[in-house]
Amino acid sequence: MNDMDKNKVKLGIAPIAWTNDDMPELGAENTFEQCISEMALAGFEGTEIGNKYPKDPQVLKKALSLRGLRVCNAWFSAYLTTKPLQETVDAFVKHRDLLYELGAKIIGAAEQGHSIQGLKDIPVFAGKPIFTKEEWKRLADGLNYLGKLAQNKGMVLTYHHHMGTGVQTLEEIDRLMSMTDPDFVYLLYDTGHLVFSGEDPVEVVKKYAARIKHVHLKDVRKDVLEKVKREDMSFLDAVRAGVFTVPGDGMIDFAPIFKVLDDTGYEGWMVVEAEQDPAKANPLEYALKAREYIKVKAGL
Ligand SMILES: O=C1C[C@@H](O)[C@H](O)[C@@H](O)C1=O
Ligand SMILES: [Co+2]
Repeated sequence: MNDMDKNKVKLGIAPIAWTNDDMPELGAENTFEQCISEMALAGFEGTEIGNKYPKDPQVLKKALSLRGLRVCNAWFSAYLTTKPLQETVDAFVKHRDLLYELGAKIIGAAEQGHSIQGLKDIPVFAGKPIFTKEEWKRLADGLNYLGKLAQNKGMVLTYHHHMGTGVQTLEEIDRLMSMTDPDFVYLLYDTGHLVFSGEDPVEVVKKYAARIKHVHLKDVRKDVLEKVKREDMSFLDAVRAGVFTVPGDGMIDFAPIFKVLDDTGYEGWMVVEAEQDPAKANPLEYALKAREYIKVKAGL
Protein backbone atom coordinates (compact mmCIF):
# COMPACT_ATOMS: atom_id res chain seq x y z
CA MET A 1 0.00 0.00 0.00
CA ASN A 2 1.10 3.52 -0.75
CA ASP A 3 0.45 6.11 1.97
CA MET A 4 -0.39 9.50 0.52
CA ASP A 5 0.56 12.64 2.42
CA LYS A 6 -2.33 13.84 4.62
CA ASN A 7 -0.87 17.33 4.69
CA LYS A 8 -1.01 17.57 0.92
CA VAL A 9 -4.13 15.65 -0.07
CA LYS A 10 -7.62 16.46 1.20
CA LEU A 11 -10.69 14.30 0.65
CA GLY A 12 -14.02 15.58 -0.55
CA ILE A 13 -17.26 14.13 -1.84
CA ALA A 14 -19.73 15.51 -4.37
CA PRO A 15 -23.46 15.90 -3.62
CA ILE A 16 -24.35 14.20 -6.91
CA ALA A 17 -24.76 10.83 -5.13
CA TRP A 18 -27.53 12.36 -2.99
CA THR A 19 -29.18 14.68 -5.54
CA ASN A 20 -28.29 14.69 -9.21
CA ASP A 21 -28.10 18.08 -10.96
CA ASP A 22 -28.25 16.44 -14.40
CA MET A 23 -31.44 14.53 -13.42
CA PRO A 24 -32.97 16.38 -10.43
CA GLU A 25 -35.61 13.65 -10.05
CA LEU A 26 -32.82 11.36 -8.79
CA GLY A 27 -32.64 12.02 -5.06
CA ALA A 28 -35.32 14.72 -5.06
CA GLU A 29 -36.33 13.43 -1.62
CA ASN A 30 -32.87 14.01 -0.10
CA THR A 31 -32.42 17.33 1.70
CA PHE A 32 -29.35 19.56 1.72
CA GLU A 33 -28.87 19.03 5.47
CA GLN A 34 -29.06 15.26 5.14
CA CYS A 35 -26.54 15.33 2.31
CA ILE A 36 -23.89 17.42 4.08
CA SER A 37 -24.42 15.73 7.46
CA GLU A 38 -23.83 12.33 5.85
CA MET A 39 -20.73 13.60 4.02
CA ALA A 40 -19.25 14.64 7.37
CA LEU A 41 -20.37 11.44 9.06
CA ALA A 42 -18.58 9.41 6.41
CA GLY A 43 -15.34 11.27 7.14
CA PHE A 44 -14.97 13.80 4.32
CA GLU A 45 -13.89 17.42 4.72
CA GLY A 46 -14.70 18.92 1.34
CA THR A 47 -17.66 19.18 -0.97
CA GLU A 48 -18.60 20.55 -4.36
CA ILE A 49 -21.86 22.46 -4.90
CA GLY A 50 -25.23 20.93 -5.80
CA ASN A 51 -28.63 22.30 -6.78
CA LYS A 52 -30.02 22.10 -3.23
CA TYR A 53 -27.20 24.10 -1.65
CA PRO A 54 -28.19 27.56 -0.29
CA LYS A 55 -27.39 30.31 -2.80
CA ASP A 56 -26.28 32.76 -0.09
CA PRO A 57 -22.54 32.08 0.45
CA GLN A 58 -22.66 33.02 4.13
CA VAL A 59 -25.55 30.64 4.82
CA LEU A 60 -23.78 27.88 2.90
CA LYS A 61 -20.47 28.47 4.66
CA LYS A 62 -22.09 28.33 8.09
CA ALA A 63 -24.00 25.11 7.34
CA LEU A 64 -20.80 23.49 6.07
CA SER A 65 -18.50 24.70 8.82
CA LEU A 66 -20.92 23.37 11.47
CA ARG A 67 -20.06 19.96 10.03
CA GLY A 68 -16.35 20.53 9.44
CA LEU A 69 -16.81 20.82 5.67
CA ARG A 70 -15.76 23.38 3.06
CA VAL A 71 -16.32 23.94 -0.64
CA CYS A 72 -13.37 22.85 -2.79
CA ASN A 73 -14.73 23.36 -6.33
CA ALA A 74 -17.90 23.74 -8.36
CA TRP A 75 -18.69 22.75 -11.93
CA PHE A 76 -18.68 25.54 -14.55
CA SER A 77 -20.33 25.12 -17.97
CA ALA A 78 -18.44 27.02 -20.70
CA TYR A 79 -19.91 27.72 -24.15
CA LEU A 80 -16.77 28.95 -25.85
CA THR A 81 -17.38 27.05 -29.09
CA THR A 82 -20.99 28.15 -29.58
CA LYS A 83 -21.64 31.51 -27.89
CA PRO A 84 -19.94 34.90 -27.92
CA LEU A 85 -16.87 34.85 -25.62
CA GLN A 86 -18.27 37.61 -23.40
CA GLU A 87 -21.24 35.47 -22.32
CA THR A 88 -18.97 32.76 -20.94
CA VAL A 89 -16.62 35.35 -19.43
CA ASP A 90 -19.46 37.12 -17.58
CA ALA A 91 -20.82 33.84 -16.20
CA PHE A 92 -17.29 32.70 -15.29
CA VAL A 93 -16.50 35.88 -13.34
CA LYS A 94 -19.70 35.46 -11.28
CA HIS A 95 -18.88 31.80 -10.63
CA ARG A 96 -15.25 32.60 -9.78
CA ASP A 97 -16.24 35.33 -7.33
CA LEU A 98 -18.74 33.09 -5.57
CA LEU A 99 -16.16 30.32 -5.18
CA TYR A 100 -13.61 32.87 -4.00
CA GLU A 101 -16.00 34.06 -1.31
CA LEU A 102 -16.53 30.46 -0.27
CA GLY A 103 -12.78 29.97 0.05
CA ALA A 104 -12.36 27.50 -2.84
CA LYS A 105 -9.19 27.62 -4.94
CA ILE A 106 -10.25 25.44 -7.87
CA ILE A 107 -12.68 26.08 -10.72
CA GLY A 108 -13.64 22.96 -12.70
CA ALA A 109 -14.85 23.90 -16.16
CA ALA A 110 -16.15 21.83 -19.06
CA GLU A 111 -17.11 22.98 -22.54
CA GLN A 112 -20.81 22.43 -23.05
CA GLY A 113 -20.99 23.76 -26.61
CA HIS A 114 -22.46 20.87 -28.68
CA SER A 115 -22.43 18.62 -25.59
CA ILE A 116 -24.86 15.72 -25.54
CA GLN A 117 -24.29 14.78 -21.92
CA GLY A 118 -27.71 16.12 -20.92
CA LEU A 119 -29.65 14.76 -23.91
CA LYS A 120 -31.61 11.66 -23.08
CA ASP A 121 -32.02 10.22 -26.57
CA ILE A 122 -28.55 10.61 -28.08
CA PRO A 123 -26.14 7.65 -27.75
CA VAL A 124 -23.14 8.78 -25.76
CA PHE A 125 -20.49 7.15 -27.97
CA ALA A 126 -21.97 7.61 -31.44
CA GLY A 127 -23.42 11.05 -30.74
CA LYS A 128 -20.51 12.84 -29.13
CA PRO A 129 -19.45 16.08 -30.81
CA ILE A 130 -16.20 16.48 -32.74
CA PHE A 131 -14.92 20.04 -32.74
CA THR A 132 -13.80 21.74 -35.94
CA LYS A 133 -10.34 23.32 -36.15
CA GLU A 134 -11.91 26.71 -35.59
CA GLU A 135 -13.85 25.49 -32.53
CA TRP A 136 -10.67 24.06 -31.01
CA LYS A 137 -9.03 27.45 -31.36
CA ARG A 138 -11.98 29.26 -29.82
CA LEU A 139 -11.96 26.77 -26.94
CA ALA A 140 -8.22 27.01 -26.29
CA ASP A 141 -8.06 30.80 -26.56
CA GLY A 142 -11.13 31.16 -24.36
CA LEU A 143 -9.74 28.82 -21.71
CA ASN A 144 -6.41 30.65 -21.65
CA TYR A 145 -8.36 33.83 -20.97
CA LEU A 146 -10.53 32.23 -18.25
CA GLY A 147 -7.36 30.78 -16.69
CA LYS A 148 -5.91 34.30 -16.41
CA LEU A 149 -9.14 35.52 -14.82
CA ALA A 150 -8.89 32.70 -12.28
CA GLN A 151 -5.26 33.53 -11.57
CA ASN A 152 -6.16 37.18 -10.91
CA LYS A 153 -7.89 35.92 -7.76
CA GLY A 154 -5.17 33.40 -6.87
CA MET A 155 -7.36 30.57 -8.19
CA VAL A 156 -6.77 27.73 -10.65
CA LEU A 157 -8.77 26.83 -13.75
CA THR A 158 -8.99 23.07 -14.31
CA TYR A 159 -10.57 21.52 -17.38
CA HIS A 160 -13.00 18.60 -16.86
CA HIS A 161 -12.86 16.09 -19.77
CA HIS A 162 -16.32 14.49 -19.97
CA MET A 163 -18.28 11.82 -21.82
CA GLY A 164 -20.54 13.17 -24.54
CA THR A 165 -18.48 16.34 -25.04
CA GLY A 166 -15.82 17.47 -27.49
CA VAL A 167 -13.06 16.71 -24.96
CA GLN A 168 -13.66 13.10 -24.03
CA THR A 169 -10.92 10.86 -25.44
CA LEU A 170 -7.21 10.90 -24.60
CA GLU A 171 -6.52 12.22 -28.09
CA GLU A 172 -8.85 15.14 -27.40
CA ILE A 173 -7.34 15.74 -23.94
CA ASP A 174 -3.89 15.75 -25.59
CA ARG A 175 -5.05 18.27 -28.14
CA LEU A 176 -6.54 20.56 -25.50
CA MET A 177 -3.49 20.34 -23.25
CA SER A 178 -1.13 21.08 -26.13
CA MET A 179 -3.19 24.04 -27.35
CA THR A 180 -3.57 25.70 -23.94
CA ASP A 181 -1.04 27.52 -21.80
CA PRO A 182 0.23 25.31 -18.94
CA ASP A 183 0.50 28.41 -16.76
CA PHE A 184 -3.22 29.09 -17.03
CA VAL A 185 -5.09 25.89 -17.88
CA TYR A 186 -4.80 22.75 -15.76
CA LEU A 187 -6.51 19.37 -15.87
CA LEU A 188 -9.33 18.00 -13.74
CA TYR A 189 -8.62 14.27 -13.80
CA ASP A 190 -11.81 12.18 -13.58
CA THR A 191 -11.11 8.43 -13.41
CA GLY A 192 -14.70 7.43 -14.25
CA HIS A 193 -14.92 9.46 -17.44
CA LEU A 194 -11.56 8.15 -18.65
CA VAL A 195 -12.47 4.50 -18.16
CA PHE A 196 -15.97 5.01 -19.60
CA SER A 197 -14.30 6.46 -22.70
CA GLY A 198 -11.91 3.49 -22.99
CA GLU A 199 -8.74 5.23 -21.81
CA ASP A 200 -6.11 3.95 -19.40
CA PRO A 201 -6.33 6.17 -16.29
CA VAL A 202 -2.80 5.24 -15.19
CA GLU A 203 -1.34 6.38 -18.52
CA VAL A 204 -3.23 9.68 -18.23
CA VAL A 205 -2.19 10.40 -14.65
CA LYS A 206 1.45 9.67 -15.56
CA LYS A 207 1.28 11.86 -18.63
CA TYR A 208 -0.40 14.87 -17.03
CA ALA A 209 0.71 14.70 -13.37
CA ALA A 210 2.22 18.18 -13.66
CA ARG A 211 -1.07 19.68 -14.86
CA ILE A 212 -3.54 17.82 -12.66
CA LYS A 213 -4.84 20.18 -9.98
CA HIS A 214 -8.11 18.49 -9.05
CA VAL A 215 -9.20 14.84 -8.98
CA HIS A 216 -12.63 13.21 -9.26
CA LEU A 217 -12.67 9.62 -8.05
CA LYS A 218 -15.36 7.50 -9.60
CA ASP A 219 -15.44 3.85 -10.47
CA VAL A 220 -17.15 2.07 -13.39
CA ARG A 221 -19.28 -1.08 -13.34
CA LYS A 222 -17.89 -3.24 -16.17
CA ASP A 223 -21.11 -5.14 -16.89
CA VAL A 224 -23.12 -1.92 -17.10
CA LEU A 225 -20.52 -0.30 -19.36
CA GLU A 226 -20.77 -3.27 -21.74
CA LYS A 227 -24.57 -2.93 -21.76
CA VAL A 228 -24.28 0.82 -22.43
CA LYS A 229 -22.13 0.08 -25.50
CA ARG A 230 -24.28 -2.83 -26.67
CA GLU A 231 -27.50 -0.86 -26.38
CA ASP A 232 -26.12 2.47 -27.59
CA MET A 233 -27.31 4.23 -24.46
CA SER A 234 -27.20 7.95 -23.74
CA PHE A 235 -25.00 9.34 -20.96
CA LEU A 236 -28.00 9.96 -18.68
CA ASP A 237 -29.42 6.47 -19.25
CA ALA A 238 -25.97 5.03 -18.55
CA VAL A 239 -25.84 6.86 -15.21
CA ARG A 240 -29.37 5.74 -14.38
CA ALA A 241 -28.40 2.15 -15.22
CA GLY A 242 -25.51 2.41 -12.75
CA VAL A 243 -22.43 2.78 -14.94
CA PHE A 244 -20.73 4.80 -12.18
CA THR A 245 -20.11 3.81 -8.59
CA VAL A 246 -17.73 4.71 -5.78
CA PRO A 247 -14.02 3.78 -5.85
CA GLY A 248 -13.55 0.19 -4.82
CA ASP A 249 -16.91 -0.98 -6.11
CA GLY A 250 -16.08 -1.25 -9.81
CA MET A 251 -13.45 -2.24 -12.37
CA ILE A 252 -10.75 0.36 -11.60
CA ASP A 253 -7.70 -0.42 -9.49
CA PHE A 254 -6.99 2.90 -7.81
CA ALA A 255 -3.75 1.79 -6.08
CA PRO A 256 -1.46 2.61 -9.05
CA ILE A 257 -3.30 5.91 -9.58
CA PHE A 258 -2.78 6.95 -5.95
CA LYS A 259 0.87 5.89 -6.26
CA VAL A 260 1.53 8.09 -9.29
CA LEU A 261 -0.22 11.04 -7.63
CA ASP A 262 1.87 10.54 -4.51
CA ASP A 263 5.16 10.00 -6.37
CA THR A 264 4.61 13.17 -8.36
CA GLY A 265 3.78 15.24 -5.27
CA TYR A 266 0.10 15.84 -5.96
CA GLU A 267 -1.26 18.55 -3.69
CA GLY A 268 -4.97 19.27 -3.60
CA TRP A 269 -8.35 17.60 -3.40
CA MET A 270 -9.48 14.12 -4.32
CA VAL A 271 -13.26 14.17 -4.53
CA VAL A 272 -15.43 11.05 -4.58
CA GLU A 273 -17.96 11.75 -7.28
CA ALA A 274 -20.15 8.76 -8.02
CA GLU A 275 -23.50 9.60 -9.47
CA GLN A 276 -25.98 6.75 -9.33
CA ASP A 277 -29.61 6.37 -8.37
CA PRO A 278 -29.79 7.02 -4.60
CA ALA A 279 -32.89 4.82 -4.39
CA LYS A 280 -30.71 1.88 -5.46
CA ALA A 281 -27.40 2.92 -3.90
CA ASN A 282 -27.84 4.46 -0.46
CA PRO A 283 -25.58 7.57 -0.52
CA LEU A 284 -24.33 7.23 3.08
CA GLU A 285 -23.59 3.53 2.67
CA TYR A 286 -21.63 4.19 -0.54
CA ALA A 287 -19.84 7.22 0.95
CA LEU A 288 -18.65 5.03 3.82
CA LYS A 289 -17.59 2.32 1.39
CA ALA A 290 -15.53 4.85 -0.60
CA ARG A 291 -13.99 6.31 2.53
CA GLU A 292 -12.86 2.88 3.73
CA TYR A 293 -11.41 1.98 0.32
CA ILE A 294 -9.39 5.22 0.23
CA LYS A 295 -8.11 4.54 3.74
CA VAL A 296 -6.94 1.09 2.72
CA LYS A 297 -5.53 1.98 -0.72
CA ALA A 298 -4.18 5.48 -0.13
CA GLY A 299 -3.58 5.48 3.61
CA LEU A 300 -5.62 8.67 3.96
O1 LIG B 1 -17.89 16.40 -12.56
C1 LIG B 1 -18.99 16.00 -12.94
C2 LIG B 1 -20.20 16.86 -12.79
C3 LIG B 1 -21.50 16.18 -13.18
O2 LIG B 1 -22.55 17.09 -13.29
C4 LIG B 1 -21.22 15.34 -14.37
O3 LIG B 1 -22.26 14.99 -15.18
C5 LIG B 1 -20.42 14.19 -13.84
O4 LIG B 1 -20.40 13.07 -14.66
C6 LIG B 1 -19.07 14.71 -13.52
O5 LIG B 1 -18.06 14.04 -13.71
CO1 LIG C 1 -16.32 14.67 -12.56
